[in-house]
This record gives sequence, structure tokens and C-alpha cells, in this order.
Amino acid sequence: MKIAVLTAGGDCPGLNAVIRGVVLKGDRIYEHEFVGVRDGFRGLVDNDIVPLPRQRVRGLSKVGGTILGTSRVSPMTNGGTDRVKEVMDQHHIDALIAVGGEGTLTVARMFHDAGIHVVGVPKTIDNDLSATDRTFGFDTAVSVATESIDRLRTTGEAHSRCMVVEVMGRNVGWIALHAGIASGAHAILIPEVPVTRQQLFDWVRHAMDRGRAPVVVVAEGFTFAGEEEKVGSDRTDGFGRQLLGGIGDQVTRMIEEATGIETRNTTLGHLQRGGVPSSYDRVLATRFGTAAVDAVSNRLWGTMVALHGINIVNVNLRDATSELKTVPREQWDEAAILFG
Ligand SMILES: Nc1ncnc2c1ncn2[C@@H]1O[C@H](COP(=O)(O)OP(=O)(O)OP(=O)(O)O)[C@@H](O)[C@H]1O
Ligand SMILES: O=P(O)(O)OC[C@H]1O[C@](O)(CO)[C@@H](O)[C@@H]1O
Ligand SMILES: [Mg+2]
Repeated sequence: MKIAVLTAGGDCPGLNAVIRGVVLKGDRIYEHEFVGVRDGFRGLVDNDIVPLPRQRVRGLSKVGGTILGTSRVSPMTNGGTDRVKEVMDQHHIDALIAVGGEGTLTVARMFHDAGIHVVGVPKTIDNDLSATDRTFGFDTAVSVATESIDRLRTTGEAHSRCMVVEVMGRNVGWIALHAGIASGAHAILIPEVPVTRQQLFDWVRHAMDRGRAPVVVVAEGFTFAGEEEKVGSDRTDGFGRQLLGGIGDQVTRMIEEATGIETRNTTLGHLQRGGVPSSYDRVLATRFGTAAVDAVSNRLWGTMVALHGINIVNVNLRDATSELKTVPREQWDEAAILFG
């Protein structure tokens, strides 16, 4: 078979390990031929397809980013599935492996509905896909955030300051929750659990009164109780969504004004997405890659590979994209017992 691979949406540590797993197993076990699609769906509609021989994937499991490039260009507003079929036919491509988050996999499901042979691989640092226990990239992002918060704590303590750290998480607070617990944060603010300003100020004051330099971790998509609008700029991403960011700075100003405690903000941003993947993410991504090429070889069109417990399974793309995996209230409550 001739198989095309693409990576779409935000990049994430482990994408290259997936590509390597796909190509090495596909070459060695099935003798498939591979091509890469440049920059996600952009390459599929612009006919930007490159050869992907096994030599091209050597040593890739520890390399961050994606050798194929990625983008948020939608195929649906750029020729749609007819154009995708045309380009695939022109290159005699039998099947597509789409590596991406919930958006990419939604498009993969649309492709499947249109009769395109497609298999999905879940990725995202946000860990917000419900059909898999974990997505690769999350472990690396949490490690980066945890190490950063540990560092911010020592400078905070030196100055007796409150330190606010803004992490990624447009719709869900998994990174904030895990990095916050790991680093012993005094408050963790996530999109799933709105809290009042007063509650936040009480946690900060309480930590300070105990002689600690308060650490507040806030996910970019957090809103205070009773507020709807997320904090972001007037700029949009390639798919027209508002760029988020700025809640950390807002929270910082509020804390300083309400408590009188000197407060500083750090926004971790894309540091959480860049660099080498953790060993956990390399392993998971490699397993996803080899399982995806098995799924293609078994013609399991319209499915996605997923981690269930310790096993890699195949799930329906429709189920995989039906709802986001949010942080359950009980998990935040467990952490909140230690706040303040
Ligand atoms: N419902 C949709 N209809 C048409 N195109 C879509 C749809 N959802 C997503 N897309 C396209 O797929 C691209 C990838 O989706 P998205 O930007 O949400 O990233 P993702 O795959 O969810 O990864 P992440 O959220 O981790 O960055 C979008 O930028 C957009 O071009
Ligand atoms: O700057 P970009 O690439 O548009 O991505 C930002 C978004 O990507 C994510 O990390 C998901 O990959 C979100 O948490 C964040 O809002
Ligand atoms: Mg998404």
C-alpha cells in the first residue's frame, strides 16, 4: 500500500516518534511505501507531498516538533474532500494516517464519511481526548511546567512574593492540575471549576500567613465564577479561534491589589510544546505509530488508536471526537484540600 502521513493542529512532543514508528514497522513488516504531507491539511489541498523513506525517520523518537510541519489550515474551506481525493488519487495514495487532536480527528471522521481511507492517531499536550486514557505530549508538558514552577518557587521565596504561572489549556485543566499537584501549588485554577476572586485571595493570604511564598497555577482557559468570557487577544489562529492568554497577568494584578502582596506572573506558553519528548511520551508515541500502521494494514478505516489501561486498542473516530475529556470535579477537590 502507499500510505500518506500528516500531522495537524498544534505541535506536540512525540509527533516525530509516531512518524518513525509508522514508517519503520510499515516498511519492515508490511513493505508499505510512505509519503509525508507537508503542514497538515494545507499540504493535502496544495498538493505538497514528499517521499518518506525509512532513512528519513532515523533517530527521530527524541526529536521535538514534526519533520512534516503542521498548520491549522482547514481542508473543508479549501477544496473539501473532493480536492483531497483528487490529490490522493494523483499520488496513488491508498490511505491516510492523520495525527492530531480533537479538531484533526473530527476532520478525519469527515474524510471517512466521504469514503477516504483514514486512520487517526491522538496527540495533544492538553490530554483532552476522551477515547484514550492518555495522549502523548501531555507528560512532557507537565514535566516542563513542573520544573518551571519549582524554579519560580525558589525566587518567590527569596523575595516573599506570590508567583502566578499561566499554563496552556484552552478548554481543560489537565496540565494545570498535574503540574500544580506535582509542585505543591497553593491554588490551581482550571476552566472546569470556576472559583471566586475572594476564594483565591483567601488561599494566597493563608499561604503567606504560614510563611510560604504563594504559588498560583492558572490554565489559560480559566474564568472566575460568574464570568463567561475567556481572557485573550483580538488575534485569531489559522482556524479563526481567539488566541488565549493573559489570565495570569490579570490574576497577578488582582492579587497584588487585593492583598498587598507583591506578585509576579510567568506565562509558560509554547515552552510546554517544544523540545525533546519525555521517555513516557516517546514510548506511547512509538506504540501509537506502530499500531496505526497495523490498523491501516487491517483496513480498520474510520478508527483511531488509543491507550486503554496498558493496551493499545482501536476505537471509532466518531466516539473519539464526541466529547472532550475534562477534569472531573472530584479530582480537583482532592487537590483543593491542600490549597492555601
Ligand atoms: N469542525 C471542523 N470543520 C472543518 N475543519 C476543522 C474542524 N475542526 C478542525 N478543523 C481543522 O482541523 C485543524 C486542526 O484542528 P485544531 O486546530 O483544533 O487542532 P487539534 O487537531 O485539535 O490539535 P490541538 O488542539 O492539540 O492543537 C483546524 O485548525 C481546522 O483547520
Ligand atoms: O499558539 P497555537 O499554536 O495557536 O496554540 C495554542 C493552543 O494550543 C494548545 O496547546 C493545544 O495544542 C492549546 O492549549 C492552546 O490554546
Ligand atoms: Mg483542538
